[in-house]
Amino acid sequence: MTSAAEVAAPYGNGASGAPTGRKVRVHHLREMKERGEPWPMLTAYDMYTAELFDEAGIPVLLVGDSASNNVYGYDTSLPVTVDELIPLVRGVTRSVKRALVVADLPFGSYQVSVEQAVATAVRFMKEGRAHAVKLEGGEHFAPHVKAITAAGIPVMAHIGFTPQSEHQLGGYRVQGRNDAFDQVVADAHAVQEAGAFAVVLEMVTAEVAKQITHDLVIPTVGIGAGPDTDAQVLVWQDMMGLRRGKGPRFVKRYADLAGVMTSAAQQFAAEVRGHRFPGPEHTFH
Ligand SMILES: Nc1nc(=O)c2c([nH]1)NC[C@@H]1CN(c3ccc(C(=O)N[C@@H](CCC(=O)O)C(=O)O)cc3)CN21
Ligand SMILES: CC(C)C(=O)C(=O)O
Ligand SMILES: [Mg+2]
Repeated sequence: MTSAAEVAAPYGNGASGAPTGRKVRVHHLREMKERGEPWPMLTAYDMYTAELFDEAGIPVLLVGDSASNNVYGYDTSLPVTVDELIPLVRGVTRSVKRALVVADLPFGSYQVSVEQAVATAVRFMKEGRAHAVKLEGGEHFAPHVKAITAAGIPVMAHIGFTPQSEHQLGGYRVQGRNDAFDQVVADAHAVQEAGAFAVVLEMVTAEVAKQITHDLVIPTVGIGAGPDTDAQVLVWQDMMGLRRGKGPRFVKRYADLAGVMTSAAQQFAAEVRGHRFPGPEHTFH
């Protein structure tokens, strides 16, 4: 069992070892890399998940554009809009005490121009009260990363398999194999050079992830990138088994929420139908 103090250690402990409640800042993530301490990151899209994961000691929460398929019920991450994501970001940032909240910029909200990217990032900071933003892209998006960073907004980059480009990449495919190795490495260097504070590596080979993690001074956050990245991220509904079905190979299931929730709903239904709910203790006179 990991103690709360141990979980909290990287971003502030008092003399007693108890967490000080200090907010996680981007420099803490770099310091954890320097100390060789891997850190966890999860998605969150609402108040209860944000509160629970924050208190569980998850230092970074991502309001992913994956809300597109995990909240709004679209089939991919492409359709979700800035106006659909900002209220989710606001709910998450209101609900955390320590976690750094990163907001994903959705498809179409930053690709048009550097100016559009800065304007969208500003909206997520002002209206969503996010602490940082994330965008998909490597070399080609270095100017966008640089301009957002220059505006005082920390940027997490996302390279390798970038779901917003699934049609151009030809589906959900592992990146960085054979000839593509050097391109993923070049993308990683480009976003670091542009000022990104961290970079997500999605569905790349463990070999390319290891090389990049060694090369860069900023933390790498893996999802389907093997064991050698500085951090690991998963979509919470996948790792807690709320989403049913096979899912990507990189997911490990830590709970069966679909089972727990289905049986609670069935029990409630049976008790209502059987006149067993509500009981006297739930009734006013
Ligand atoms: N629920 C959820 N989990 C995610 O991890 C996730 C989202 N949604 N939405 C946005 C993107 C899309 N992602 C995905 C989704 C599916 C695969 C997938 O099916 N991968 C297969 C094929 C890999 C291969 O080509 O070998 C796998 O078996 O992992 C991968 C990434 C990651 N992100
Ligand atoms: C899978 C993570 C990295 C993401 O971008 C998302 O949830 O949108
Ligand atoms: Mg995303």
